Amino acid sequence: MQAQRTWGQYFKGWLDWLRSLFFKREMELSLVGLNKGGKSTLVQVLTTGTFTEDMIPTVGFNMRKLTKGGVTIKMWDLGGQQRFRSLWERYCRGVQAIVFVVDSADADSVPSAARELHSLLEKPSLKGIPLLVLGNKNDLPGAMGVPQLTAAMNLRALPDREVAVYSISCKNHSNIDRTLEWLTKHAKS
Ligand SMILES: Nc1nc2c(ncn2[C@@H]2O[C@H](COP(=O)(O)OP(=O)(O)OP(=O)(O)O)[C@@H](O)[C@H]2O)c(=O)[nH]1
Ligand SMILES: [Mg+2]
Repeated sequence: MQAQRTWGQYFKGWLDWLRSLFFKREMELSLVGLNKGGKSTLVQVLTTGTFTEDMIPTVGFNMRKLTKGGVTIKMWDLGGQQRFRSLWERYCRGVQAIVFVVDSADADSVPSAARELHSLLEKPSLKGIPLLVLGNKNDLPGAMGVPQLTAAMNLRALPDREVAVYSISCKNHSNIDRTLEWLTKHAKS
């Protein structure tokens, strides 16, 4: 059983490598969500593999690129403070995925996160863009799981678009691989 899995992984790695030689793909995504949710931390974990407690709040936006398995991901990391939220729509237009990061351990902030998400996705310019909601900080006590977050953010009421929800921790690197896998699947072919 163990050996089978190892060979399977080996074969998949080889296929990914072959694919990356012949098919260079790219994608653009935007990270949105309330301030302190962990958007910039996620970008840092994805690009450098390191977690830091003392992150500086994003002013406006930052752009970072990441190449993984032949896919180049251009990430727009937007500021979540109130004064920057009016920028979100502009930076979400034309992307292959919108990633909405929520602090799943801060139940008080979830209703306001849900309001911001729904008001953003109502914009006709963002129609149909796939959405990945990440309930971050699942290392903290009392963090909401996927079913709780789905209900609290009314995610079933988002018609005509693909919606995925993962519970993650940037701190413990929990479900970061799964997140990256979801993202690369949404690259332009
Ligand atoms: N416990 C825990 N803390 C986290 C996690 N991810 C991020 N943080 C902390 O949350 C705080 C805010 O993180 P940021 O990445 O700056 O949040 P942001 O969403 O980019 O905030 P803005 O740029 O202001 O919109 C930092 O102190 C991080 O260390 C996590 O998975 N677990
Ligand atoms: Mg930030």
